[in-house]
This record gives sequence, C-alpha cells and structure tokens, in this order.
Amino acid sequence: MVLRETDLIPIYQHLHQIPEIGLQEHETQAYLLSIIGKMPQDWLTIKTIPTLDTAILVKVSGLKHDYRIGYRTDIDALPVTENTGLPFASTHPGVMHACGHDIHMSVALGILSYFAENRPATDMVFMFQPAEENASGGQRLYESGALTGDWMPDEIFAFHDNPNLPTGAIGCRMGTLFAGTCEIHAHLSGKSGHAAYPHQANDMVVAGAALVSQLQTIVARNVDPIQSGVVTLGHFTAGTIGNVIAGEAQIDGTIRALTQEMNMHIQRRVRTITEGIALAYDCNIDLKLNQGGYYPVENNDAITADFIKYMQDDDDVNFIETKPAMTGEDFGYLIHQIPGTMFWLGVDSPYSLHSENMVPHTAAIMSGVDAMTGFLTHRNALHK
Ligand SMILES: CC(=O)N[C@@H](CCC[C@H](N)C(=O)O)C(=O)O
Repeated sequence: MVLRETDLIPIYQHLHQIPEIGLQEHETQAYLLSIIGKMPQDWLTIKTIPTLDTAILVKVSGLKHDYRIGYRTDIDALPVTENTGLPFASTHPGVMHACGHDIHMSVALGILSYFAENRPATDMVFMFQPAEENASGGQRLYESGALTGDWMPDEIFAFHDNPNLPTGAIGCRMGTLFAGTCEIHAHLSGKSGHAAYPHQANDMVVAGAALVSQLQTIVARNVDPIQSGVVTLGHFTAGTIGNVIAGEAQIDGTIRALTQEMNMHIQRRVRTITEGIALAYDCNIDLKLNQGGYYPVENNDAITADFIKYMQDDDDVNFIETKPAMTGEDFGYLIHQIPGTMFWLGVDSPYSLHSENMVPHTAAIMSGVDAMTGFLTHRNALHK
C-alpha cells in the first residue's frame, strides 16, 4: 500500500512521541522497520549496519541496475524538553524532535512506499541515518562501508524542514545551501580558592569570560566582511557558589562558515586566541575542535539545476529560491562524496528549529512526498 496522508500523519505523530538522541535511536529504528516491513518486499532489500546499529538502508531494485539514486533521511532528536502541549508530545523526558527529523522520516517512508509499489527505472538506496545533530552520522554511515558496491548511490538527495517557509514550499539554491560547522569544546583549569584571597587562586570565571569576549572578536576582526562566519558559544559553566573562586570552567560552542577555507581560518583563530588566554591567565585550556564531517552542503551544479527546473515547472509545487543558511548538516559529508542536492521543505512555524515550541505543519508531509516522488521518477527516467 502506498502510504498517503491518513497513514503518514499517525506515523509522524508516533515518531514524534519516541524521539531519541543520536546513536540511541533503537525504538525509532524498530518502528521504522515495522513500517517498511509492511510494504511489498518484491524488489526491496533491507540492510542494517553492525557498526552503526540504529541505521537502516533499503535498496529498491529497479528495472535496470547500472545507476543508483540515493535518498537520505536523518532519524535522531535533540536533548530538548518539549513545551508544545501537543496531544502526541514526546514521551521521552528531555528529548524532542525539535529539528523536525520526524517530518523527514515520514516523507522518506511515503516516498519509499511509492517505489515499493511502482518499480523504478533504476536502482534506489534509501538511507535512514542516525546522529545528524551530534555525532557525525553522515560520515559514520559513509565510513561504515555499507554504501560500497551495489549500495553506493551515483547521486543523492535529502531535505531539511524549514519553519520560515510556507507549508509545503520547496526551497533550494545553486551552490552552498548550508554552512560547514565545527564544534568548540574548551575546558579551563586553574586554582580554586577563597573569594577573599584572589591573589592565591587562579580564577577560571575571569579567564573564561576573557576567552568568550576574545573569541567574539573573530567574526568582527578576522572575517572578510564580504564573506561571513559565526562563532556562537552556547554553553559556559564555572564554579559552584559566589564566595569560592572557580578552578574549572567549561565552554562549548560552534563555528559556522559557508566555505571550508573560512571554517579552517576561524578554527585557526580560535586556537591562537585560546593559547593566548591560557598564557595571559596562567591556566591550562584543553581545546577540542571537532568538525566531524559537517562540511558546507554544496549542491552539485547539474543535478541542482535540474532539480530547480523540475520544481519550478511543477504547477503543484511552490518553489522558492533561498539564501544560504548558517545551519549545519552532516549531509555536507555525504554530498562531498556523492554529487547531489539538498533542499528545504517549508513547515511554517513561528518557532525556530531546536525550539521547545517548534510545531511543524504536517500538511508539508504530502507536499514533500508528492514533489519528490515526481522528481525521483523523473531522475530515474533519465537513466533508464
Ligand atoms: C539542521 C541543524 O540544526 N543542524 C545542526 C548541526 C550541528 C552540527 C554540530 N553538532 C555543531 O554544533 O557544530 C545545527 O546546529 O546546525
């Protein structure tokens, strides 16, 4: 049975209720397998990966086997406590599909169910990929070796939901769609002591505050204003109580840049400034910069031109040309290995991605399924 709105909305609601952090998506995987298992299996092959044990790959054997089209969805959620008040809110305390990967999975199931009933002209590989948010799932999937041989796509597609676009709209652009990211983790160690004797201690609140301030000069002073970059430090903890000088601090953040060169440039400045602060404040700073394959998502020219033309020509699609975004995606790793296109699907929410209030409009699910079923059929036909 091809999954349509009356099937996909309850599936979406169930997935929304069982969000799991990256690499722990066991309940999600079991549920996805139960849905995929009910599709006709005549030309489907399902594969799991021992070294990435929450992932699922599904190959759709087409009428011909000399070309393979890849379609990827991410399946993980975020450590966010849901505050939507939805009747189908998260049942997993402190975890929420606040980035809409439940929408991504529902659309992927809808598309897969279509091709399970309607044999495509060429082979297809559907990837249900863990750990987009925090643990380099795209890179792990590629490096697991599971995509080698007749599982390796020749081209690849994925989307991310977008609260700023009208429900069901498809957004895309030539070139870079998403920034490359790099996580910053800095642990500062000095000497704790009594608040009344600062000269006998080495205060990590002060050193940490200086580090935060100095890192914030990078974009203002070291990034070509014609280009762009972001340094956000979203986490800073230090100390325990007001009258004890803190001997430890932890600062975590993220770098964003639209080119890998700029990302590397900002990483170098973070390193140099951190070394300077350690020297100036006579402390130890253990700095870890972790890019983890979150490269800029650079859309392939030929495939993306075809994607945009198809969507513009389809009267049922509201196509919007979008600007590059500073959000990151581990699809950046996959698209560096396999040419393809990433795009946005509008879900029109007043709350941003990662907000505890984010509620995507579920009408977007069928818009995504229909647009991509049509487009993938078109791409298949180019290779028959
Ligand atoms: C779509 C989205 O929100 N993706 C995440 C990717 C995070 C990458 C990495 N963990 C980092 O924080 O740099 C995003 O925050 O953009």
